Amino acid sequence: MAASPRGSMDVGLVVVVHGGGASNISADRKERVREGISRAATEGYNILKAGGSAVDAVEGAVIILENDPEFNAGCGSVLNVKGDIEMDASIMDGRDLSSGAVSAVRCIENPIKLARLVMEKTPHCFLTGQGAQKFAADMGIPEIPVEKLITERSKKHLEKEKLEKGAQKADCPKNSGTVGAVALDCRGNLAYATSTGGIINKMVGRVGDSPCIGAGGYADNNLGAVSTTGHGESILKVNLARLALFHVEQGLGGLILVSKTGDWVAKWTSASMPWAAVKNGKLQAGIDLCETKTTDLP
Ligand SMILES: NC(=O)C[C@H](N)C(=O)O
Repeated sequence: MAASPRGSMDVGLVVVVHGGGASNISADRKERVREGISRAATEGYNILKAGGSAVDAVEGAVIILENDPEFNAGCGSVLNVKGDIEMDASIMDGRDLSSGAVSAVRCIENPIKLARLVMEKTPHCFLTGQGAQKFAADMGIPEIPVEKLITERSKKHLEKEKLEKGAQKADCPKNSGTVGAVALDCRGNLAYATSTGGIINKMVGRVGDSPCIGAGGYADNNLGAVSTTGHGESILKVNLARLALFHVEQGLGGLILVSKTGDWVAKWTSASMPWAAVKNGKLQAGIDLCETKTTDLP
């Protein structure tokens, strides 16, 4: 395993976020990516400080990243083979293992909000495609034009990808930018949230690991909370999140994890993974190996 920044053992409020296992991130993007994940971790931590739950914190942190075009989730999602966006997301409450997920959803700003609504307002835990879309409308979530989610960068990536015909390889550096968060709140409750546009040039209808409970994430107050990132087809077959401690060495990508005692870790095997964590008022953030910046929050 390539990297392992670790938190201390004392219990307290904790938020850790990731911005997707990635190839090397260009110097000009690095600052924007670092700023985005730091802002997301800070948002999650502020929610916890104000008495919010772990579920509130992971949703809040992921919304920040879905709205940030630097990341492959919400606005900035990668394009499928048709140049369209289909997004996957999931969320889980470690108190009772309740969970909500959506897959292949289109034209909404924040798939993670929809995943939470599936968890809280339906007797189900996973809605897909048309059904998920109808549920979003029923919940009053506005449909937005897909153009609002497509960036110039994602258009260029698809063009390049089609020319190179290199999609869907396990070590593919383009499979990047998925976002995730894990949190521990003041009541000792854990939660995770993961959201993604999936992998570039994917087939229409392809669903990855991110919305699948146990693969894209897992949260159990008795164990810990995990959000994963990387090549979905590899992560799915080992149920990486549920068996994180055993299987982390086998997947190409990364994860963030917080234990029930507030011990946290960010690990990755890809060349880089933007991550940020806040605990005890200290923000730590990094992208590459052996490089962590620490800031005291006001
Ligand atoms: N970068 C990623 O994490 C992609 C995501 N796991 C997927 O395969 O859909």
